[in-house]
Amino acid sequence: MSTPALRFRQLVKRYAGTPVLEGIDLDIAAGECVGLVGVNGAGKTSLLKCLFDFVSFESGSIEIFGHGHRLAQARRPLAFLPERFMPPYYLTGAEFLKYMAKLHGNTYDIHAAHAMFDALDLDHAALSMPVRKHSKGMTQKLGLAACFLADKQAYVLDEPMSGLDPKARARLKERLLHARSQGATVFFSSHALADIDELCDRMAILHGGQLRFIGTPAACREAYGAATLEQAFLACVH
Ligand SMILES: Nc1ncnc2c1ncn2[C@@H]1O[C@H](COP(=O)(O)OP(=O)(O)OP(=O)(O)O)[C@@H](O)[C@H]1O
Repeated sequence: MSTPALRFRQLVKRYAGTPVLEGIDLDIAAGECVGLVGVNGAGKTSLLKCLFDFVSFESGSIEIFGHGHRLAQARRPLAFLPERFMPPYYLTGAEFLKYMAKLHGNTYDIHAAHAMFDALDLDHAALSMPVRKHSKGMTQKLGLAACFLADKQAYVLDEPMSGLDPKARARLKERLLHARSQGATVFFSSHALADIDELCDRMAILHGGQLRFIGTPAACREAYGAATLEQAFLACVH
């Protein structure tokens, strides 16, 4: 079997003794699109924070394309959009993209930025506008644009649809499908089960500190004898 893009093994995370993740095992294959779902406070963001070494964990391991997650080099193939994406307010959109390009070791290309803004339905004016003047949705699109412009092997996105209007959601879905068609791995958290159903090869339901279900959306409906994914989810976290 080929090396998974992401591998979580027996991950245990506590905050001040309170368990949040209690033995998470999850493999995400290269090129796979996996959705992470769970009720508010289930631990989705915590799992992603562990992946990026933003927080420590008590036990278990995480590998990124076969390398320990603590190595900065291991995280190089990943692009990440945090849940509460807040770029420095004093930068313009273009300055932020230049900064991100530099961090990723890439060159800022205004034509690529324009094309990406078009793909995500973001007005080019956002490039010259300070981030503090962006609407919530504009800021989210800027963060997504920075991720996709980084052109990575894997995209890890924490609630990427947050704040997006229906047109932008549709554009983002197209973009994610495009990334997948190029062989990229996508791992994202979402509360929008319709998006999970539409986009994901597999979904993982996190509840009570554990992954209660891992499989295709169709298998999830079948496992819980549910007509819809929403009903299946509710039965799973009951
Ligand atoms: N820094 C922290 N210190 C203490 N507790 C924390 C911290 N961060 C998160 N928690 C707690 O860990 C639990 C999981 O939070 P987390 O943000 O990972 O959940 P989530 O599934 O992403 O939630 P949501 O869907 O609301 O975004 C919650 O009970 C939260 O209060």
